[in-house]
Amino acid sequence: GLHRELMPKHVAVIMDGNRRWARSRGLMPQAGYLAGVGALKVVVDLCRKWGIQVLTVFAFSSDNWLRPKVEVDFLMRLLESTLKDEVASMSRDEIRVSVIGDISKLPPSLRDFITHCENTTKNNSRLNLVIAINYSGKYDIVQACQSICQKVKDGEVEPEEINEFMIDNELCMKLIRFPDPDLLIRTSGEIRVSNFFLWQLAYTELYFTETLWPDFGEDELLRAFHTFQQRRRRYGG
Ligand SMILES: CC(C)CCOP(=O)(O)OP(=O)(O)O
Ligand SMILES: [Mg+2]
Repeated sequence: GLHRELMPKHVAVIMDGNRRWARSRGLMPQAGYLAGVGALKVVVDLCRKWGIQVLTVFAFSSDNWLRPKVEVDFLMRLLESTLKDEVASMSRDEIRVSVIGDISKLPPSLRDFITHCENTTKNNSRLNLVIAINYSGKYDIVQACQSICQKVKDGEVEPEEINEFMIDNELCMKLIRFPDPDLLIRTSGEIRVSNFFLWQLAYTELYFTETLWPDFGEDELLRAFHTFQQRRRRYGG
């Protein structure tokens, strides 16, 4: 069985396979995205119940802008409507919502509602839900370097003082200072990171499943937790 004290503190998820799920049922991609939101709600609720501290979900990557405009527009509207529909219940469930990624490129209404959600839920601490939107792992490291170089240029920091902790503190999670993911789950059989977290995955247990994201439910999540608990983590020791 699962031991609550051996649960991961920070779970990261790449929610992949929504369009293949739709296609296998003769449905439009949009139906896959909608089903994907349903799966996300189930996983958020289970993580809250199992006492997971941080759940980060890769909801839209910088590469996803390359998709057909009709799909990108639908995803943007779906992100906004989902946040609008769920912010009240997430507040009630003491879930803090944070968004990482470059939101300046998002539609203004979505960008503004993200800010509203973050402000409304910022004092909650039962579960930290981090939604990566227009996130790029490489850009995250680039912007951290830019910030540190500025500090060196301003004479605040000497090059030899730069260390892992300084970089940790400049990455996108700096404002919310969460631990790196203990477990990364990627669905749909793809075995790659796809420019999600890069630096933060240094010691993360990687879990891949053929299951398509809309079909990823309680059984699948608990199986991932069980696998995590069985893997002894050595941190290189
Ligand atoms: C936007 C993102 C969460 C969607 C993930 O599913 P997907 O559209 O990549 O689905 P496919 O891999 O089946 O095309
Ligand atoms: Mg995909």
